[in-house]
Amino acid sequence: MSSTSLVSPKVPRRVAVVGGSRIPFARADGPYATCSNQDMLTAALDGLVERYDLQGERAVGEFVAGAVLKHSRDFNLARETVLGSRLDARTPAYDIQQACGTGLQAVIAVANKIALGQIESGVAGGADTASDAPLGLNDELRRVLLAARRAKTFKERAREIARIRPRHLVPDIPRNAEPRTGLSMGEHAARTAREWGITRQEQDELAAASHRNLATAYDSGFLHDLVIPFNGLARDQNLRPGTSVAKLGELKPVFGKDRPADATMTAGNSTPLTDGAATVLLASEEWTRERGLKPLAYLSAYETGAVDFVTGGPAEDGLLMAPAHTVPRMLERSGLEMSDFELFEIHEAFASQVLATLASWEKQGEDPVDRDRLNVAGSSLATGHPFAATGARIVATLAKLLAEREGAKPGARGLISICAAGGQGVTAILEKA
Ligand SMILES: CC(=O)SCCNC(=O)CCNC(=O)[C@H](O)C(C)(C)COP(=O)(O)OP(=O)(O)OC[C@H]1O[C@@H](n2cnc3c(N)ncnc32)[C@H](O)[C@@H]1OP(=O)(O)O
Repeated sequence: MSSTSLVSPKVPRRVAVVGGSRIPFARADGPYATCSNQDMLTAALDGLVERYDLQGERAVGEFVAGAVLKHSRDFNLARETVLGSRLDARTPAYDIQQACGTGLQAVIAVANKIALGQIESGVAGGADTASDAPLGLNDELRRVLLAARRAKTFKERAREIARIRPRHLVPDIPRNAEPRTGLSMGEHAARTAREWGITRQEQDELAAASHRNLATAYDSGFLHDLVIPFNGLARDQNLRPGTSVAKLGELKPVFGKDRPADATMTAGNSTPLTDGAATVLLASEEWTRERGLKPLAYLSAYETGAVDFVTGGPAEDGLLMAPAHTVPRMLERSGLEMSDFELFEIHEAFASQVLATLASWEKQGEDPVDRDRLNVAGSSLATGHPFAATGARIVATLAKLLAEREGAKPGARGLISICAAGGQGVTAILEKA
């Protein structure tokens, strides 16, 4: 029987990022088309168990994870994943969901408990599959079936069932769209791109850099202990080492086509629909010392925020622009400026959203972000973006980048900025151990 201590330290403890494990990300309807969220998350988690020897009684205090697109069988995906993994079956686990911020929010949930002395170590993660999407029953059919279930007599039940019509067989397919506006993420981003005057050239340059940096990260061996082969893939399937601004420039716009003259967003400068999973191990310093492990970085601040993209707010604060305000607030609270950071990790939902966020920070008086320090091992445009997995991928990548960065002293900082559906942002700061 496991228990959680209620005795908290007077001062929050430092939370170490020990390492990460993820599977290569696959394009939707590709090699992971028949894999469930649980299959992928279990593989990523087992990679961590193997690498950090996490078998045995309560080696890990808690596992927190989530998925944006979940089947009803995954009502507690994290716990089911623990039970199917090599982690001790007595490890408690629960799900959280904050759209594309899920993975980082899972990290924050684990970190808070470690900081307060409630657990010594924990794993955070996330998985998403765009291929194995949970198809729902048509709403009208669901109402008929529920009424039939409530019926007291056979006659009543037969009457309800007789109301079923062929149109009821059309399934409810999850859409990559905002419930409040009905617009896709891409259409929202296209509006923001126009507000900020983001050009096609800038977007394609950012996308090309993401592929170039990810290719280098694989070729140099940087990712060898972060990415474990799965289902025939050893590298992210979306990676195109040979892509270039010229090739990207040939692609046709896919979003914002209502105004063809300034439609700038293509399949190349947008993230693809992706399947994948990622996990990251967090712990107290005492725990890492006892196990002979070396922290890569410490998690020193985190913040969440949201914009009102539905009823108010300036037009330039579009759906994916919450980090434009969340990051400055986190910096102010931490007494830091952009120039205090060695590296920057901005989730690339769309190249245009990254560029609009950078422009907004500058407009608010922040120093420009040095592009040579941005997403230096590639980001979502190249890796792909299985929604809930992205936060854990970024935390593990940035921690390792800081740990191995030549010339960076202990305490060198990395900034994480993730935009999420629903007009939300989740951000964090890591410091080299
Ligand atoms: C908070 C958030 O994160 S919000 C973000 C959430 N995520 C999303 O909204 C996902 C958005 N993405 C999508 O909806 C889809 O991936 C789309 C609409 C952008 C593209 O879908 P598709 O048209 O199926 O893309 P597809 O992979 O077929 O690419 C189209 C073409 O571009 C080409 N292409 C794509 N990327 C590149 C590249 N980097 N370099 C060169 N060519 C490329 C493909 O080869 C393909 O060419 P072809 O038609 O000759 O085969």
